[in-house]
Amino acid sequence: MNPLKSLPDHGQAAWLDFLARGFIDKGDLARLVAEDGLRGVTSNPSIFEKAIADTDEYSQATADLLGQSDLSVMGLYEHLAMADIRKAADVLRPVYDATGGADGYVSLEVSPYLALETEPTVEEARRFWKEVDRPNLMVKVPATKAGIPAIRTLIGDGININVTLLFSQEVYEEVAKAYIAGLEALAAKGGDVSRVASVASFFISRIDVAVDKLLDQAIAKANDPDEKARLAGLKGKVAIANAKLAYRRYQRLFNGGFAQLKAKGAHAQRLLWASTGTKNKAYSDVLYVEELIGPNTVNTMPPATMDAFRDHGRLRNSLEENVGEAEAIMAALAKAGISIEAVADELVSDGVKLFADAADKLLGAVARRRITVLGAQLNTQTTALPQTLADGVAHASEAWRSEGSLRRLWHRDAAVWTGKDEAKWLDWLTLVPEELKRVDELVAFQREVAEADFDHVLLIGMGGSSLGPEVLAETFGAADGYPALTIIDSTDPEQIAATEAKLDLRRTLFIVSSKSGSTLEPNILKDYFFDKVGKALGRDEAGSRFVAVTDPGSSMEKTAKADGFWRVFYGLPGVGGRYSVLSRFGLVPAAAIGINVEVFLKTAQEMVYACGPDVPPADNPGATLGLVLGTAANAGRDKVTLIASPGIATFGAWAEQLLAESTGKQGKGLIPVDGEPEVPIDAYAGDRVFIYLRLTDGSSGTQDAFAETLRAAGHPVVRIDLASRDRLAEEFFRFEIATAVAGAVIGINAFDQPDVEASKIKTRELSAAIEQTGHLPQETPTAITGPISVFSSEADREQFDLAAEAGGLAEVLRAHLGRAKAGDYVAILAYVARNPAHHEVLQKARKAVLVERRVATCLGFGPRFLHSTGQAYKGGPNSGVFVQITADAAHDIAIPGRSLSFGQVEAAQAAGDLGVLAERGRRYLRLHISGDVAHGLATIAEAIEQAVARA
Ligand SMILES: O=P(O)(O)OC[C@H]1O[C@](O)(CO)[C@@H](O)[C@@H]1O
Ligand SMILES: O=C[C@H](O)[C@H](O)COP(=O)(O)O
Repeated sequence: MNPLKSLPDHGQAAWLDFLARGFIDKGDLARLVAEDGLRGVTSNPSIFEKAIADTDEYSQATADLLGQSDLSVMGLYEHLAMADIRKAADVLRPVYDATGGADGYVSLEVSPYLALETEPTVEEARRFWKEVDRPNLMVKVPATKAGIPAIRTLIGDGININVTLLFSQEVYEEVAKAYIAGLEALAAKGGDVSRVASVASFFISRIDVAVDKLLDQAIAKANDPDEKARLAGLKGKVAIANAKLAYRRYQRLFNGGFAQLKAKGAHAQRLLWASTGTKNKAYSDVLYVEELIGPNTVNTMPPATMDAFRDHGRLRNSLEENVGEAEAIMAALAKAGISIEAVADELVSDGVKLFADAADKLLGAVARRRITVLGAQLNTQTTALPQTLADGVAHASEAWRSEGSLRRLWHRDAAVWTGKDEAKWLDWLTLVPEELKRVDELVAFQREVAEADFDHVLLIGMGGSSLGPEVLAETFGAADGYPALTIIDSTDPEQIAATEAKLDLRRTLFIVSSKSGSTLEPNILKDYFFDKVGKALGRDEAGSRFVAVTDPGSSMEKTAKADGFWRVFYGLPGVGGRYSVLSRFGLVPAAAIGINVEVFLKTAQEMVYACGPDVPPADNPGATLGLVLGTAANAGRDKVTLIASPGIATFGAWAEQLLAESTGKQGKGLIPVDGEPEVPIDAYAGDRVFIYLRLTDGSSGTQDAFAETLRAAGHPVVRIDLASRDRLAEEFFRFEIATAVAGAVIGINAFDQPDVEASKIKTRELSAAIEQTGHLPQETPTAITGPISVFSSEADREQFDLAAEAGGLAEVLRAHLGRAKAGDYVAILAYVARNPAHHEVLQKARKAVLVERRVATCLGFGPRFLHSTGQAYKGGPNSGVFVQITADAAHDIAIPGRSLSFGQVEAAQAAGDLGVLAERGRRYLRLHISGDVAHGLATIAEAIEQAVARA
């Protein structure tokens, strides 16, 4: 005789608390139905976690799903789980049919992450119901405060609900009432109440585990041996007593008042005994089955309990036995000072947490499997960290996981940062699918560009608006039949002239990019080139060569319309400039040079999913990178040193603007170090984190060896491998998430740029002064040595003056650079044309500083860097030692319609920048070149080399 099979004779249905793919596929579930009379199945996040994370049963299915469509990690899990649920539902369908819908159900639980929110729970349950599409599905909803109204609504929709995480009799009663109210609502709408089924999953063994622990504590405290014995006598009894009393409430609730609904064919909501596997080995392994057998109930048993009961279970109508004793047990418990309601409350919170933990593990496993299946389609990231940093990152990662911080980030909770206006700036999180939806417009634009007779594209923009397009142009170049792209992000007359000299103005497409539309540089550069094109082609024709990318309603939009631009493309106002590369700001120039924009976005999407809210931090590449950077910064390792394979070398300049402008404020943040010359290992101090972006098909042996030496020397190295440059789109998103996470760890608002604004204001004031007087306010140099005039703060004046007298420029620089101590950095800020010759000579100076002084070095060309690293230099940690270089404009250029020239604007920008550095108490020195710029730069570089050698 199989006792399992005879449970129905006592009014109880045996369900199985387990599910796994192989178990269904091999026919084991069907066998239980046939041989044991199994009547239902329940699942929960822990069950799927064990099935999916701990076995290989889902590898092929995951690969198949990824091959077929584009899915997030949560989407993948749901596909896998729903497929199992549908299969199991089909196995149980005959039971459902034979019992007229009384049994034969399979339960799928809503995400535990939603347990405390009503509306999202309702939405998810409705979606599961629709997508699983089986009448014998039960959606599991937890009996939390938020869950109970959801249950009422869902029953009102006619959806079968398994109410889970029930521990309290009081709450049970609320749940039963919600069920009845839901049915009434359904009946009132004319719905068929006879088709709705529901169970209330009352948890058993977890109660004993919790109460026994409290009893043990009470026993330890009690002095009286009788008291000790009385308390000991309660152990292992409370869960069953609690269930028996819940059952009595069930009888009361569904016997009398339910008559009207019953008359319409409604079923009582059965009590289902859940958590019936014995956890305390001292108790019988069938305790929570044998003691809870009674009419119109369900017991969902884990496989081991089911096997035990089949083997040696004994049947009797136990549930209605000794209800008086159950009352006495509960009363004795209360007398011992243990509140069952308090225990129940805690078990609900613990239950939600346990299932959320299981879901984290499960999703982490799915994410890892996804990574394996995608292979080279997803850039890999490996971190080699010194032990203390590794421990810090592990700690931060666990805190982010258990507090659900990444989900909060994705759900735009500003409190992840500083609780200010951050939520307004997070549309970059979801823009990739949005841009994919409207990609046709770009495809059409691309075709038109190819058909037009352009041989060049000049993109006019600053910071985020130009550095992303620059990476695309430098990494991919123009496809056959498309014009080549150059960017201009400078007011330096020499650079403007050099750029213009490369162009045939009659065959150039101009893209003017400015989110705000009000940024000074793109406006005056647009005026300049528009005027030139107008002169070359006629004013009316000029607009047809111009395209604007700007946010809706900006002044740039108005200008573009007034000037008859060919096109205006719109950005998303909820995306800051530095996060805009995957929006029209990157995509319009990408389309213009023939990049397949759809493929580009789909590539990025792979990383969007990998970094999604559903992927726990430890398996989330973007979050991990952010946690490394943020934790490192907080521990004083704030110099993020970027190394990239030659084919993708310009990525660093884009990453710099993102990291620096986002995090460098309030005296905190990351100092990105891009393009620093590689020197022997001793030059790198303990304030560094290295990120090595490596192209598998274009790696440099020297860089590989360098990265390995750094790692071996104990420096933190994050290595990111890209199978080919075509995968670069992924990196934009990885770095965006990483920056947002790092910003949160550092504790700043990652979406404002207060100190850039400050220097813009100063520049405006200075520009006004020039317009009035024809020149900048006159300053007296501290010293003049050859072609170089030295300007310093009042405080430094005397010292630098003496230094100049004693040893010329090198001595001044020795005094200035000598202030850079361990943990500081030296930044050369050159307001001159950015060209290879100038770059090379300043790199030599940089190298000397690095080698001799062992401090990180940065190089920025003004005004370009103002919209990038400039924020961190002024607002970040006060660890910068700055050498600003300015020069006379040999051939200044007038700006049409303005009384200022480009040279004057550049000078005002440099002065504004310096003014804010001074206000912020930074260590600075300005070197002004008179006469030939190249000669002046060489003089300065040489002096720097001498200065650091002397130190
Ligand atoms: O696109 P816009 O509004 O012209 O801004 C250009 C750049 O200036 C900043 O607003 C400030 O530096 C950056 O964030 C931005 O990328
Ligand atoms: O519905 C089933 C419950 O999720 C399950 O029985 C919980 O059991 P546990 O307490 O053993 O985790």
